[in-house]
Amino acid sequence: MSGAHYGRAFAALQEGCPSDWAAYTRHAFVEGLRSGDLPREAFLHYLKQDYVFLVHFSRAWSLGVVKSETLDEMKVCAGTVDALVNHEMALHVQTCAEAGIDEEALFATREEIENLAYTRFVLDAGLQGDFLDLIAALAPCCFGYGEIGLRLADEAAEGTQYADWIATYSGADYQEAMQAVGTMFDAAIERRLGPDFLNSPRWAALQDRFTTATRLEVGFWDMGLRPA
Ligand SMILES: Cc1ncc(C[n+]2csc(CCO)c2C)c(N)n1
Repeated sequence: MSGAHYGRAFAALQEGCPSDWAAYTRHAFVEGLRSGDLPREAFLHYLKQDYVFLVHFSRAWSLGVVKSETLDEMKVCAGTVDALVNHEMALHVQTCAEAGIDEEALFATREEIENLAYTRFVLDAGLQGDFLDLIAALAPCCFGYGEIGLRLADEAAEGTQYADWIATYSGADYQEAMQAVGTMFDAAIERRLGPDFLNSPRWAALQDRFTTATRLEVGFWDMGLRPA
């Protein structure tokens, strides 16, 4: 049990695609982070791609600011853009700098197809749809890493080389931010669909956005394991 609780909407969405969710959160890449056996090359390949991923995710969260209907929604989205651009990306920059990859090289990383597919899918969900379509596509990224971080903090091999990565996503800062995102998601969904949102005619389409984004997370790990 991971001990992650990010709200009612997330719980329902995750339960709506159990096998995809397990394929994402229990992927061989994740198990390599846990055991420490993930080759360093694969980790750096992933981290370079993830830097570019975060650039585009910052754009998607910025679109969340545009599509917000309440100040609270806007605050959470704007806060996430700030966290990504000014903090979370610095982590990638530092780890890559230690491996001799500077920020200019990072920014110029050629996107892998899986990375391109995932980030543009999320952006399109927000462009084509409304705020709920966007957050349904953003949710697997937030809560999946939260769940993985908490589990690995419990289960990781002693002294694993990926302790920094695990500490980032299991840490209080990240977990509290994801709790706030979860609370905002529930409020946003209830505001638009009512408390009985699971029976809303829109729910199936939102579940589909969530499930697809979860499958794209699986693709992102697969990409990480493929030689660069
Ligand atoms: C492939 C991939 N998926 C999810 C995350 C985690 N993540 C990315 S943006 C964001 C929102 C708030 O920080 C979160 C949680 C990642 N880094 N890379």
